[in-house]
Amino acid sequence: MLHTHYINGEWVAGEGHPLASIDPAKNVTIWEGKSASPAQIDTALSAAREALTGWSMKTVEERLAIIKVYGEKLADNKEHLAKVIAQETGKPEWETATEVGAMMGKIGISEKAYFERTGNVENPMPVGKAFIRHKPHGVVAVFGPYNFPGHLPNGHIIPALIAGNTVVFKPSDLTPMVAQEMVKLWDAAGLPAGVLNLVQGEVETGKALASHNEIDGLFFTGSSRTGKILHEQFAGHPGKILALEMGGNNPLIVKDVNDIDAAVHDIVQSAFITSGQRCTCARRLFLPLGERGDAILARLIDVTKAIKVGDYDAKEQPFMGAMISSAAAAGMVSAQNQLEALGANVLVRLEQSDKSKGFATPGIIDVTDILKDLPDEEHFGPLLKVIRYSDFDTAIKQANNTSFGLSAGLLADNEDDYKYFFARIRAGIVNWNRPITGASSAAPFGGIGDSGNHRASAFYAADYCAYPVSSVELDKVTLPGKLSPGLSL
Ligand SMILES: NC(=O)c1ccc[n+]([C@@H]2O[C@H](COP(=O)([O-])OP(=O)(O)OC[C@H]3O[C@@H](n4cnc5c(N)ncnc54)[C@H](O)[C@@H]3O)[C@@H](O)[C@H]2O)c1
Ligand SMILES: O=CCC[C@H](NC(=O)CCC(=O)O)C(=O)O
Repeated sequence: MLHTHYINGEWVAGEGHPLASIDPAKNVTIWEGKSASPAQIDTALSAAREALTGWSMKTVEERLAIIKVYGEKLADNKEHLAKVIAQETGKPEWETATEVGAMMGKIGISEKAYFERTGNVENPMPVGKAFIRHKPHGVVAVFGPYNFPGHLPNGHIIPALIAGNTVVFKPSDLTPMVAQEMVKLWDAAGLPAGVLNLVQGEVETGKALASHNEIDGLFFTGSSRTGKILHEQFAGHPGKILALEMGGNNPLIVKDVNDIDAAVHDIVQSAFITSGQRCTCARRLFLPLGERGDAILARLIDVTKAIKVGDYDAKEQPFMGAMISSAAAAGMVSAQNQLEALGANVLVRLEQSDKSKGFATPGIIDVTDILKDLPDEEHFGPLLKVIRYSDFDTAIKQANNTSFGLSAGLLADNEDDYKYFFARIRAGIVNWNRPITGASSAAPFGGIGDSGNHRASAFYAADYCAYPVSSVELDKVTLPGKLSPGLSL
């Protein structure tokens, strides 16, 4: 029996239904296990509750000492972990190496964020002193997505543990192996039993955890659809913290640029990195009508057609690997078909040549003529929608015409254009002459509208991992020098 759950410091076999993980580039099963039973979810939460006092009562320096050992284990095992991420997601190894790098970098950044955003403050008062301190929420659940199966859950787990919470982690059911390898490193780092627990499973495991009385909070990265379900589940529980990092329908506007190749580079990095499976990827590209816009589009089409798509472990590394599954690639083909049926014009066709695998070539589709009917959906893959515009105001208005608000960008050589754009665009990440993917962990990361619930992650994750406590304190009970009117003592 495969021991794929980590509960109270022990690796145990699941007691639920069978699960499997498929390498989407090679179409082979690479991991098998069973989901957690409801009783196992209860045990994991009890273990986290039991471990809470010991963990939260440690000093932050003591907690950080153990977390830094985990960082050393990550460094010692970085090649292995990068290979496992590549195998399970299809992402090329050059890219998964950067994911593991981000996981290591998260520790120092989260330490800094903890002290800067939630540290202790002492202020003198006329009598006594005023303090601001922070406490952990308690037992928190972390739900991760498949696209960054190491980096993004790690981005919740590390700040949660620094702040003194204990955690039950439920990874995406598409990436159970990465989660298992990551938790092995925590185990090897000597994290006390129960402080971090891993339960594997699909939607029903997520639902059982999210609705459990024992959780004090939930930190989620995933789709807006799931995030909204979780938000509904949390209705009536104002005392529980819910941090939602969700999807986007992100616009990138090109205005007057001199260097066409540089613009095309930033468009490609924004739209097609990770086979379009980043929450920040550009989904809608706004290009000016006229000769300049035509020239940019022609170059973009040529460069896109030449993008190398291939195996994650190919000696000559591709820019794009497989998508997470053959079903995800097929989903992108059908999204393209639906847009075409509405009247959109395919400029570069996204294709899945082998239906048993997750490879999808990058596609570009002109949706200018169907703008009124264009669905406001996140198509989570390598399909870029092009909209031709006549004036900047209209482009900005259309860019804002979405319920999401994660990332947005402007490519333009004139700074005044950027100032104009920045003042009007609605998104949590707004870039100028840079790709809209590749956000820094040293900055807040989150969106507005359907992209989040105002609990930004990355550097600001510290904020949702602890609550502030204000105190006024005096070292002995003391009669004030001046009593309130009408009072005699
Ligand atoms: N804003 C961000 O930081 C960010 C980062 C990465 C990915 N994303 C978004 O994540 C999505 C891709 O990831 P995904 O497909 O794994 O997301 P998903 O919403 O399908 O799944 C995320 C997690 O929630 C669980 N889950 C699914 N349905 C559930 C339910 N009804 N109740 C409880 N749990 C449930 C899943 O098992 C998984 O662990 C995209 O929309 C992308 O934009 C957002
Ligand atoms: O897919 C969504 C994440 C994309 C990624 N963002 C980050 O890594 C944010 C930084 C952090 O969480 O530490 C990107 O912008 O490419």
